[in-house]
Amino acid sequence: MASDTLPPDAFAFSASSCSFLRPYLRNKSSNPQRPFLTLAYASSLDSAISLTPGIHTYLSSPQSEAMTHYLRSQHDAVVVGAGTAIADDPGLNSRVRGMGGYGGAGLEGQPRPVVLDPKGRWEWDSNARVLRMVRERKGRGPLIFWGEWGEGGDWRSKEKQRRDEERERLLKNHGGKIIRLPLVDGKMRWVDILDHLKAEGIKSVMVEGGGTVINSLLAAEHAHLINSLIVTIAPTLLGQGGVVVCPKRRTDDQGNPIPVTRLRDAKWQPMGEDVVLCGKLGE
Ligand SMILES: NC(=O)C1=CN([C@@H]2O[C@H](COP(=O)(O)OP(=O)(O)OC[C@H]3O[C@@H](n4cnc5c(N)ncnc54)[C@H](O)[C@@H]3O)[C@@H](O)[C@H]2O)C=CC1
Ligand SMILES: Nc1nc(O)c(N)c(N[C@@H]2O[C@H](COP(=O)(O)O)[C@@H](O)[C@H]2O)n1
Repeated sequence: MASDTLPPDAFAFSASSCSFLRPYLRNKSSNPQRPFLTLAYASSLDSAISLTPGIHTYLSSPQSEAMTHYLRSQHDAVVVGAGTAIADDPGLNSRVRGMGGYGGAGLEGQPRPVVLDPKGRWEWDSNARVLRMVRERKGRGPLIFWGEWGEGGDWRSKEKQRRDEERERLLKNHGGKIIRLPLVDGKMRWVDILDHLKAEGIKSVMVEGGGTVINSLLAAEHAHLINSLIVTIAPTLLGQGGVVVCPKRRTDDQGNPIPVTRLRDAKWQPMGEDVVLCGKLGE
């Protein structure tokens, strides 16, 4: 497709401007036990990713937003929590020139959208952007993780059960599917999520947010599952009351606070008016 006939939402973008990301992406020849996990989000100077949980806040410059879409194309799946799906109605595809639907063939370069929704809060319909992207052949069918709420009694009303069945059918018609996971203290275990994604043939995962998901992954007990952290920092202060990245802190044997974690091989790359911080965690 010639560039003047590209969809108007496609980012004109040169992959060479993102060569600094290479050391932080999955080495394609490796075949680790679990999918390679990149945590990538945009933050203000006061560590906020959004003004309030219910709204989408634009932080990235056009250049770093294009970089995020390039990053999506370098992963097999893009993961968000239910709060983000509800607040943002995201497309979760890669809108970079040359990717499937944007001048590339088939769905090449398009990650699989994944939504973590243990309590089935996200009530999508056919207008959901992620499904529209599938119909426009610009994205893959989403995987939605639900809790196994049938065990120990289904808490859903008959009406909710009926609407959930309809939603599941709609999802299947768009090439997506529901994956049900056991809940431990009302939550999904990250290792279960990653094992199920691996079983779907997914070798690399980009987790984007939101705040609850990021803070859960960065907490000391899960941080080892993260391979790379890529944070776009915008020259903005959002102020108190926003959705903040600040994982629970650890204490030593004497009860003194100790840092949660520290990145290895940290690199700071200016990008438009932002700076992109890359670093390694885990293996
Ligand atoms: N600036 C950025 O890069 C991004 C900003 N956001 C913003 O974040 C906000 C939404 O954040 P939140 O309300 O915190 O919602 P969230 O997107 O983090 O979703 C939280 C929900 O995810 C589910 N979940 C499933 N498994 C989980 C697990 N293992 N750990 C934790 N949660 C799990 C739970 O139902 C939980 O209530 C929105 O305003 C959105 O715009 C979201 C993504 C990126
Ligand atoms: N990179 C980045 N910069 C920001 O300023 C953001 N607010 C976000 N948010 C994430 O992007 C999703 C929207 O994706 P689509 O453009 O609709 O595909 C949003 O849901 C957050 O995950 N990211």
